[in-house]
Amino acid sequence: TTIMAVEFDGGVVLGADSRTSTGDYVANRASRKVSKVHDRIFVCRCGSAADTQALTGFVLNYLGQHAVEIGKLPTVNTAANLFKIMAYNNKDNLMAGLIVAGWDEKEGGQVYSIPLGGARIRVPWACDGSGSGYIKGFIDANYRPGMTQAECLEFVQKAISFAMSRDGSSGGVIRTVVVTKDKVDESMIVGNKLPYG
Ligand SMILES: C#CCCCC(=O)N[C@@H](Cc1ccccc1)C(=O)N[C@@H](CC(C)C)B(O)O
Repeated sequence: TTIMAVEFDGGVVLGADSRTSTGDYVANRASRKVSKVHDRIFVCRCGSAADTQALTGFVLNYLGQHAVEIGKLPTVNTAANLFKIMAYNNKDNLMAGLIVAGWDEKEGGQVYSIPLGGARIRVPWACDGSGSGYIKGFIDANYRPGMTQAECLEFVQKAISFAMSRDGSSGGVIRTVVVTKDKVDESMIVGNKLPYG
């Protein structure tokens, strides 16, 4: 897997490849690794498909209840904290790398990284998964603070495309989600049709 998310002024871009593998066999070439946990909050998943699906289900249901109780949109911080609590408290029994990202009235666009051990850290961008190692240099060379929504989308698609070319556990299509106050835009592009390597 290759997953990534970037914050911009007013929202976030989340992205992922679509390969689920079991050794050398591709169990699913069209997986959905960017999952919705609330209207404007999403999570990128890597590691065990089962573990990350279970964690996502818990947070989806908890946030649904929480939203009713508080009568407004939950914050991205709350969603990230819920994932962290479960990932950290069960760290010996899980293999789950998560990137929680979205928009809320309080802080606008936010990205939180929750790597394997269950730590939680707010970052301007994050990447994770087996393919992420191949693109850290590309990201360091190309990331700039203050990029526009369109620049962030192209940046994420290009980075994931390069990882898909090099990492055998990444492939399929590039799925992205752009989240702002006013909209959630999902996209899908075929990974090997880009002119990037
Ligand atoms: C089908 C089936 C059985 C396992 C599927 C399964 O979890 N594959 C894992 C790799 C893995 C992990 C831990 C144990 C075994 C196999 C996988 O493809 N993870 C991708 C992300 C998830 C969310 C789809 B990515 O990190 O590569």
